[in-house]
Amino acid sequence: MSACLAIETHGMSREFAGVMAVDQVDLAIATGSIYGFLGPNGCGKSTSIRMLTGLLTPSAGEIKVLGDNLFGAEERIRRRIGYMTQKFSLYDNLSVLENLEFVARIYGLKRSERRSRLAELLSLYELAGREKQLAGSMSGGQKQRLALAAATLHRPELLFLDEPTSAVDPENRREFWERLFDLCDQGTTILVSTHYMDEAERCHGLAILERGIKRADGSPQQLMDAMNAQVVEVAGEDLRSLKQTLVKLPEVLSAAQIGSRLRVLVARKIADPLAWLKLQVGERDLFLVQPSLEDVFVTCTGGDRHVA
Ligand SMILES: Nc1ncnc2c1ncn2[C@@H]1O[C@H](COP(=O)(O)OP(=O)(O)OP(=O)(O)O)[C@@H](O)[C@H]1O
Repeated sequence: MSACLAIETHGMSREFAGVMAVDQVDLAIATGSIYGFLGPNGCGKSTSIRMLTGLLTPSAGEIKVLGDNLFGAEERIRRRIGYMTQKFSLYDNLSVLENLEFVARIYGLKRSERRSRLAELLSLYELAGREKQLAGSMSGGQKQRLALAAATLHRPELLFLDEPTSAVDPENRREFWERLFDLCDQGTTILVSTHYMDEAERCHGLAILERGIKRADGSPQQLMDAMNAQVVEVAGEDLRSLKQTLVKLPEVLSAAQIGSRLRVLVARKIADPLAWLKLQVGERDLFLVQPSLEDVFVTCTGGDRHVA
């Protein structure tokens, strides 16, 4: 196992009552990177994160975190990792400062160190002036910043974030990602789960998960380059009925209307997708376009059923 890897798993699996929530997942996540788990609800993102944080025992497989075998070293490793859960897990009826004080005590920060670290975090996460505000009365974005401050209070080397932006607006999401890149620049490895394509595109590497199985793994660019389809957009009349015709063809992996165009994924084996599609679409206009991560997602999962 390599020293450059923050996380390494072989055959990581977890079964619940006969259902494989996570099925034979191999991971090799580089130290200092932002790595994403991309997939729909129920694909096994949270279960994987809970196993990687030592909170859930796998049914099978090996897990190494920060260079150590996780089993038997959970307590030691837990001091070196941070975990921001999917739901706000701080106390609504405690103030901002009380919540952070509480977490600082759990991590055993000494009084003087605690004071300076909390002041630093309050300033960094724009919570200064809100020390006495009850956490339960804050907006989604403020709660998210407080949760991130709490998860990073002990300066973890590895940070797990389970769908951290599902409750915030696009502007707060952008700001949140700026903070993640700041942490990454300081050397923190980050594993983030999401079902948003634009978030996945920001990751250095990502795994696409479907029903517990890792369908693809690589940088967004590598995944797009390796895609087994070419993307053609069609503009013209009656795209709804054209779509119904095209999806019946085995060479068409997916067709989905995006605004006034039909986005068609044509199998890689077709050498000239424009010429081939021209024969199917009559007088309509065709444009060969760059693939997106959503196209990758559709081609390597049953995702066409969701976006069509
Ligand atoms: N404690 C549990 N007992 C039984 N089944 C579970 C348990 N935890 C998760 N599962 C099942 O395992 C599968 C994966 O769930 P998981 O929460 O890991 O998915 P997810 O990708 O994180 O989705 P979400 O974003 O909805 O949490 C689902 O079918 C879920 O119902």
